[in-house]
Amino acid sequence: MSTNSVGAGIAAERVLVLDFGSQYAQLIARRVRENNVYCEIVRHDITAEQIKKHNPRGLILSGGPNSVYEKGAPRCDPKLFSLGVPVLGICYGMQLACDTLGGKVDSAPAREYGRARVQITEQGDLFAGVPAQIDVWMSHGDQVSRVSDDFIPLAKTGTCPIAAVRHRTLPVYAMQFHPEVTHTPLGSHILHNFLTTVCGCGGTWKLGDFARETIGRLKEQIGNGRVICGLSGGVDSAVTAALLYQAIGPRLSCILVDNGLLRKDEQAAVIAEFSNHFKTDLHVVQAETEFLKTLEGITEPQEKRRRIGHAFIECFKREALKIKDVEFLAQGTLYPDVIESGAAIDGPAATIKLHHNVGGLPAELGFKLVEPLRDLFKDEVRRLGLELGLPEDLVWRHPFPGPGLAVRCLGDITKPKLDVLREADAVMIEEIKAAGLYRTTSQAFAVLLPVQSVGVMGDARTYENVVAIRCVNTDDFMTADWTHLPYEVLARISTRIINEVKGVNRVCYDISSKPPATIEWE
Ligand SMILES: Nc1ncnc2c1ncn2[C@@H]1O[C@H](COP(=O)(O)OP(=O)(O)OP(=O)(O)O)[C@@H](O)[C@H]1O
Ligand SMILES: O=c1[nH]c(=O)c2[nH+]cn([C@@H]3O[C@H](COP(=O)(O)O)[C@@H](O)[C@H]3O)c2[nH]1
Ligand SMILES: NC(=O)CC[C@H](N)C(=O)O
Ligand SMILES: [Mg+2]
Repeated sequence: MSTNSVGAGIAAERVLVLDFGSQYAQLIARRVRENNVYCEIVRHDITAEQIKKHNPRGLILSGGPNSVYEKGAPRCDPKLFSLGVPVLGICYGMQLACDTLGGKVDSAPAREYGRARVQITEQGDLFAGVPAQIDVWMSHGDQVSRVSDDFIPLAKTGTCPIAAVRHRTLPVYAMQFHPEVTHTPLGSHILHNFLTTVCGCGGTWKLGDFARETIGRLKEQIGNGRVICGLSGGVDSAVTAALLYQAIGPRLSCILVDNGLLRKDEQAAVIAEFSNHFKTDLHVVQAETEFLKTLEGITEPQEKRRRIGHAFIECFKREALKIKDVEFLAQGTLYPDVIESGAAIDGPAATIKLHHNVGGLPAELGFKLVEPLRDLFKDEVRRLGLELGLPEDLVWRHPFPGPGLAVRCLGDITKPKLDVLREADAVMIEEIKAAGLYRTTSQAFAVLLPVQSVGVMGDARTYENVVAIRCVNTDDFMTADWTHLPYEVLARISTRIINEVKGVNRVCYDISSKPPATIEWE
């Protein structure tokens, strides 16, 4: 089973990622591809015999949400460790390798989520060229507490005494931290060491011309059919539409749904931008009443997302009736939407949130789905957008989720609350832009909290809403750090929101990283 169709072909050198339900399995595969080594994700329970048929140069055991000491936790075929093929265990993968080959895994006394400082105690092949102390990204509640003499510890942190190991006689390496995320700055160096020095890969595979191959595939898939494409003004749907336009030209119609959950003046801005850059047919569906009705009284985030996913499809269906013979629905779905919705290949990944365009879809769609970006990450999509000639300011626009302000207006959703949030959000974005920070930050927005707090305005008591502001830095939106915004900028945003947005008397800044938080609040 291969999920990686990105330019795949006959590859002499390949590495297999065994997926234990990690949020990052695809990210590991992508980091391997960046080293010009072909990589595939496979089920965690693949047998050693099946592995041999792939003739891999290396195996990577991914992280995962389970604890190895629990009954029913996913395991691998223990014979794979003695195939003579180098193995790298990451997080859960490390815990599993140690548990299998001679070690003990326990719930850690201090859990580590986010940035940690690791001390490398033995460089060897894996950490060649890596300084003695480095910053890494951790996300674990368990850890290896003891290893047998067959293992040599290679690294430690303040709370994790065995943060990396290698086996004395087998080519087995493992680390508790995540080298695949960008928040481990030297992570790609470490993976490069594993692929080249340990696995002996020469890096001969080249990522094909993704745009050309994808356009070819779309032509085949669609034949003479007609496609509608959900267009939001965001980069993912713009790139999807651009690929489709090149594949099928006038048989593409785009549909923008104004669900009443868009930002201030967004509908007009998207229409203007679209008409400047696209020659295809655009339909705008006014659906505010319908969305607000289906969301009335709903506070549970997953239920909100499900209802929004369903309402989107209803709008697409209704609009498709006005365009004849529509067979396909295209969406700008990316890999993070798929993995967070728990919808990746039949692996054991946990559901984090039902993205409206994946997990939130109804069972009966009425369309065949076209999702050419389903294997990619945001930064790869941006590079593709630039290659396809989309303008810089569109390509670098901060993402805005399909469920829009509904997942930023915590608790139940009403139009007056959305209006308060729309105003606060507009101030936040205006000030980020005015400070010249829009391009250097990844996503900035405001959230309306379902709490009131006491204030004093003009000598009178107020009891009003709290707005949280959030700004993060990330490349691929799989991990993110909160942005260290200058105090002056924070002060201006806070003053302006409290003065200008009626109904708000307090502003807080969200200083949580992903993980353990996510970027959106719901
Ligand atoms: N208001 C909308 N109208 C029509 N389709 C939408 C709307 N919002 C989202 N979609 C569909 O859902 C997909 C996923 O939304 P998502 O927000 O992840 O991507 P995007 O809006 O294209 O890009 P970005 O992540 O930069 O905001 C979109 O690509 C688009 O196909
Ligand atoms: O189209 C979307 N439909 C959704 O349901 C959805 N949920 C989150 N997001 C966006 O995805 C990125 C990662 O979000 P989280 O860290 O909140 O999971 C961030 O950029 C989020 O804004 C969504 N986009
Ligand atoms: N990210 C992971 O692989 C986590 C592994 C394991 N579930 C833990 O919490 O330690
Ligand atoms: Mg969007």
